[in-house]
Amino acid sequence: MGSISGESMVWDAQDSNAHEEKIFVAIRLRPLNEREIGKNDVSDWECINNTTVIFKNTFQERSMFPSAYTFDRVFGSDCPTRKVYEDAAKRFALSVLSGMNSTIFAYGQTSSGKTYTMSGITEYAVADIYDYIDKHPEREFVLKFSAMEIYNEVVKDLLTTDGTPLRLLDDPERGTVIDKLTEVTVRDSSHLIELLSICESQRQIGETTLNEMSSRSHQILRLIVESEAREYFGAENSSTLTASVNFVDLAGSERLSQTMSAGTRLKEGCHINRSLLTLGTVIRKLSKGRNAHIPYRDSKLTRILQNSLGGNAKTAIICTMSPAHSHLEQSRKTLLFASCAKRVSNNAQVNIVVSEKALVKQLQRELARLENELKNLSSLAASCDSTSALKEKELLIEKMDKEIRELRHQRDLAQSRALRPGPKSWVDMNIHEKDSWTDECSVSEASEIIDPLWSDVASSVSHFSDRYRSGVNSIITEEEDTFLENNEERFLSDDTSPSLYIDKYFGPDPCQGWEKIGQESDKNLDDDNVKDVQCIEIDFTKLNLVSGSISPQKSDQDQASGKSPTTSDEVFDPSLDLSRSSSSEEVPTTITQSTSDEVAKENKDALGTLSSVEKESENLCRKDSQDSTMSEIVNENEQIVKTLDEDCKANQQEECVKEFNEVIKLDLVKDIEDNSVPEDANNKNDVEDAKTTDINQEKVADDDLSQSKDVEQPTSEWDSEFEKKKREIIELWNGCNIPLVHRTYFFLLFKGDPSDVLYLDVELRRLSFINNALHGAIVLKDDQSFTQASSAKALNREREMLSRRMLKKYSKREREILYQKWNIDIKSKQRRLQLCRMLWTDATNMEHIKKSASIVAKLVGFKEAGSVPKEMIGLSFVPKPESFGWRHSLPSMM
Ligand SMILES: Nc1ncnc2c1ncn2[C@@H]1O[C@H](COP(=O)(O)OP(=O)(O)OP(=O)(O)O)[C@@H](O)[C@H]1O
Repeated sequence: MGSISGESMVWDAQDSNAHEEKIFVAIRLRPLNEREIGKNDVSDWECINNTTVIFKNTFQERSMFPSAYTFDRVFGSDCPTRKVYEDAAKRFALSVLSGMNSTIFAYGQTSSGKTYTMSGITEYAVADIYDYIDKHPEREFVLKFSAMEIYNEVVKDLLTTDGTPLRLLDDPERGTVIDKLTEVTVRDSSHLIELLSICESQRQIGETTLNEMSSRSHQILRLIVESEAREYFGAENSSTLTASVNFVDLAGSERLSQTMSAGTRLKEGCHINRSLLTLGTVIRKLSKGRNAHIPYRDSKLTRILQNSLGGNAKTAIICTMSPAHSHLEQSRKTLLFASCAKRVSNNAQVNIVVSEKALVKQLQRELARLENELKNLSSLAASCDSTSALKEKELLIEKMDKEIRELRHQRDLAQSRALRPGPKSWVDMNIHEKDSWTDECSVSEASEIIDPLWSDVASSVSHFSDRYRSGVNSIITEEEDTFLENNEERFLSDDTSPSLYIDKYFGPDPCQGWEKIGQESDKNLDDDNVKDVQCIEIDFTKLNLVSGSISPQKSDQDQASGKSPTTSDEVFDPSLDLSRSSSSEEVPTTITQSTSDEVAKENKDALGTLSSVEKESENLCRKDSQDSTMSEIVNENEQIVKTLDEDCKANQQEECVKEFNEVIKLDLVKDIEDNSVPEDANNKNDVEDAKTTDINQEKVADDDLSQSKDVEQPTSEWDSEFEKKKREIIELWNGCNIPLVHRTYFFLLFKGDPSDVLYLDVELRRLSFINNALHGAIVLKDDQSFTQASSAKALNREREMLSRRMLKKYSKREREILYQKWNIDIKSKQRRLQLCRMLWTDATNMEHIKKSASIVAKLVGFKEAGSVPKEMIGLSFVPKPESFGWRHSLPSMM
């Protein structure tokens, strides 16, 4: 057992220092605020002693709920924060100094005083921690500080300004860790206070009706304290105590009707309520001693704080409440949450990090001892002629042999750790062999994380085709997780600029990036003789990352380097591309399966675990109708679910989105089922043979399309169907002012392969939708800003950008040939722009389309026809109809 002062460290494999301890729960009432006083609101709650708060109002509801609640500590509205700290938080904060992890939460409805309480507690704790350090010069202390917020389910570093979403990783020894979270080694107390003020300024704050300075995120401040006895500092037998304390200021639960949220606030409120619902469910399950199926992973908050919820951290929860009658419902919810929390036990324990060298030495000694004993026993056994004694000894030898093997294994492991740089291994009093560090989640873990997000993003077709592509057991990577989170942020964006609409329908505009550079570096559009502009190639790796698929470049590199694909690579292996699917019969089965699963999952996830809450509620009521607290807890959850339900209803769009997505999914499945692909169409050669190449005539200008196809002579029913759809799409592209790069990209994808039908249909539906929106068949909420004219403007900009690019991509001679071919006077002004303005304008002329595609492909660097991965379309083609409000019912527009 290791002692804190570090005099000696005796490792005892049998010992466990963990001890069970219930979560400490306190209630803090704040005084009525000016707004409440102004409305003549009355105070419903009173603390009658240090542990009991009573409901003192004589209204009718009194009889329906308990009138008194008891907790570890309650604080009245006149109690200063110092007292709250001393009585409810101090011992938890200071336990970090003795190597125990701890967490102090503030929980409560919006505007009830969580931030007020937590900021005071954090400051007092910092002062006390430094006071302790000053008084213990015999130990060397190192303090590290990190801070994060969870805003709209995105984890952000509060010590940096870049706002990059951080990934959560699973470490077998440390649990959930936040990748790339800044960890600052603290110099002294004033440095720490400075860091706290940075966090305060960085945190997401917004004004709601109930709180002018409402925290819109969950904030977790983490202070890590490492200490070592100076006497043994750096010595072989030294050990370090390491622990962290979390100061958690949760965002407040809110009834969106009360906060009158809309837009950004509404979105934040939904995220806040949803994550608090998960926290409530976790606490409720733990309070019942159910350790299976606890939904930690349903939210980032519970995932990060898992150690504090039934884990190994000492935990205190301070529930703040407004005593006002107008907040009665929320106050009851808070009390019910608190009642549940006080039944939850954690197993706090001291974390001792044994130095690697000390560990190796310790294990070597133990090994030598056992080997010695074994030797003695063997010689004893040889001299003993009694069979039973012999058997006994043999068993003993076998046992010791096993122990030796185990010890050797541990020694090797410790040695290898001692040799390699990186984090020290965490060794608690029991040394277990753990898996090595991994930054990949397991398949099931990853799916667990991602599944709820799928429903949020409502990316029906992309999801659906991705699932199809990667099979039923699809693996979702953390990158995708991050992608979805980012997308989710745009999900309810109020921005209505045309380019954003384009982004929403078609993913990021590939022209972005070089557009700016083009503008800056090439101001003279008329002059073909200006020096070639160094254009920046489109970053397809990036595009593909956004689309969640592997880039062709990357796969090529991997192939070239002989690198075996990682788990995520396997998922997005282009060889799984639909176009290579040999069996078209597989399509309907797989899709039907995944669609129904997803629809079910969407329904389930949309409002949390409503059905399970209902079921549990029923069971609970039947089982113990007397237990008013528990039934209230269930009631609380139902209320929260109801709140969420109402919130979602308030945002009618969500319903429409679901409907829209389901219609698309079902239609697609049906279409594919109906589309019994002709035998001959499966034979690629036939299709290929049907294509003629008149590209030679266009040798100079169209060199990049040498592998392009002439699809003007359909050879089968399938081909004519394919052609029909393609022409429809091309016309709609024109009608909807769709970016040329997008058209070209899409155009190059297709070879008339039967599997193209899925993509064609998806595209067709998207375009019909946009077309309907543009022509008033569907009335969009933001129809004033989303006009055909505004899209045309964006298209013009794109043409300008492309014209600049011609300088780089074509030689002067090639440009002249092109002007001739396109009947443009080679001496005329703005001839490059003239040419670019002609591209993709004649939807009825396939030759024109082909030439246009060829030029655009060359200008933006699409190297090879058909080489662009279809997966890209999967995600980037996701429309975001959730930003619309429809007047017409969705099915009619399909
Ligand atoms: N115990 C208290 N005594 C005096 N004023 C308080 C107390 N608690 C909170 N307040 C005041 O009430 C207001 C709201 O408090 P605070 O911002 O801490 O609430 P919150 O629970 O963190 O809200 P949100 O969840 O919206 O962020 C602040 O102006 C704060 O100063």
